[in-house]
Amino acid sequence: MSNQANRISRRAFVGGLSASLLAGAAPRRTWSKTTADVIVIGAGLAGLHAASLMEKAGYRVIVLEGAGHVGGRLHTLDDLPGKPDAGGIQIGAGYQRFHAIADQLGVERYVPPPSGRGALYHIGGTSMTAKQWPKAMENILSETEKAIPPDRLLFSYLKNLPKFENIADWMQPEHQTVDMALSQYLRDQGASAEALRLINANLNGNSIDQQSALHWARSLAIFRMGGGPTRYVRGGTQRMTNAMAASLRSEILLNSAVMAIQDEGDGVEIALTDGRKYGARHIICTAPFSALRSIRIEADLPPDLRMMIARLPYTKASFAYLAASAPFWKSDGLPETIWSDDPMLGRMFVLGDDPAMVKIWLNGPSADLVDAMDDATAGAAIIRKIETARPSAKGKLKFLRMFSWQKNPFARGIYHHIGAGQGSALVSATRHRGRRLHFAGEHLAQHSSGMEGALESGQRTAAHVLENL
Ligand SMILES: Cc1cc2nc3c(=O)[nH]c(=O)nc-3n(C[C@H](O)[C@H](O)[C@H](O)COP(=O)(O)OP(=O)(O)OC[C@H]3O[C@@H](n4cnc5c(N)ncnc54)[C@H](O)[C@@H]3O)c2cc1C
Ligand SMILES: NC(=O)Cc1c[nH]c2ccccc12
Repeated sequence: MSNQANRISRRAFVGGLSASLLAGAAPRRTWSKTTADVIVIGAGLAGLHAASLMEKAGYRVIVLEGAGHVGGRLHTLDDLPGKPDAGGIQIGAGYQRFHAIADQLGVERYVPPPSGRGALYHIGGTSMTAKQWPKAMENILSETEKAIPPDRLLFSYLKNLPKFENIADWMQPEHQTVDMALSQYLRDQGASAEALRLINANLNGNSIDQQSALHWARSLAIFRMGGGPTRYVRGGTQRMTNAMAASLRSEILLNSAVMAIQDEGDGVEIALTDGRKYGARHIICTAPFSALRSIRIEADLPPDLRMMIARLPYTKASFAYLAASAPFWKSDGLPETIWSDDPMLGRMFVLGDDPAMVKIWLNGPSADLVDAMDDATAGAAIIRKIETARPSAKGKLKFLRMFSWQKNPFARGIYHHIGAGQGSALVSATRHRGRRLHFAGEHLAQHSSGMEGALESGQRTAAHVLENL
């Protein structure tokens, strides 16, 4: 079959010069089976970075990407007003790799204007400010908790978690003592049933019963060591992966979904869903484990790694994008953001005043709820909820679209978290060094998380492959 339509390469960016000429290699065939030194599965941050490091070392690399575009979980919605990001956006001040690559490729970043502090709370069907919350009828927290705003409850109960000196300390055996269900940890710290309910309502995870307290010890260490303002990429975060892809000499084959990986000892064969087959001496697979679950892997993998591929949890998140005919959040004197225990409201973030846009962010079971509805019905229901929570929104909102990460077969969630009792298995998965088949991606980072974690892991795996080529 012809790869022409699906192929992007440096050719597209240098106007007419073929990739093979630039690479000094023989003209490319239309393969049914080919060999490369390394095949990278996934054209997200981890895969593009690994590919770049290996081609710079002189190896022949092919990148196979299941989607019709590069970027993976960096995904800018170019069709919506203001081009909001549906994926990663906040670039930490300490993201050394991200900033270095962006500098090199001329990808501009900026510090976004500060968003207003606090939130309008909409609890049990009633809206209130942080000031009103302690005495509100709907506040049935325990006496010691009553003064704590709903979105601060979790943090108020994490103060006794171990404070890591280094971010990678989450991997130390002694810290696995907090590798227990977050709900259990919070109960042990004295959280009331109502506090647990509110914490669960907008958890950055799927459920306090399934997420590990160790995950939060790790996250807090990352927050503490943030050191400076976060930045955004000008024009949307996907400009970063577009620039990384454009700078590669290697071919990136889009619409190339991997279905099976077979380790043959002296090389690895890959079968795509459309019947194409590829072979290479080494494979670096950067598909998130949530998506890797649907790929058949015939290889000798250690049990901990197998277990993580099967069970590492990914946070579910669904978004609704809404346009506003006027920035109503400026007219009522209330905090911009809404934080609600209503599963159809979750959190409302203002994306910008001009164009005036808001985003509803629903996690876990709330994401499941809207995913099961048709988009227009969900959109209309969400607008009614916002109008109830905030009368100044009445008649001003227009539903644009939903976006569900777990419906995307190449993502199946937004990012991993440590599941209760999974700490040591994840540690061993991050340390795994394959002979021919290698893994990378944000889920296998040790020192960083998110985008920087993806680059860290891509770099570490590329270095390992280079040692073995
Ligand atoms: C909503 C959201 C908000 C986020 N916010 C932030 C943030 O503010 N800051 C931050 O640092 N991080 C954030 N992140 C996380 C960050 O975006 C990711 O950690 C990072 O982009 C992951 O990169 P990756 O290369 O590991 O994986 P991916 O980007 O997922 O790349 C993997 C690639 O593999 C491809 N693939 C999957 N299966 C197959 C298959 N079978 N065949 C072929 N290809 C396949 C996918 O299509 C994808 O392109 C956020 C993520 C999301 C979704
Ligand atoms: N909580 C988020 O989705 C944003 C975010 C900021 N930094 C991150 C690092 C990793 C994953 C997500 C994030």
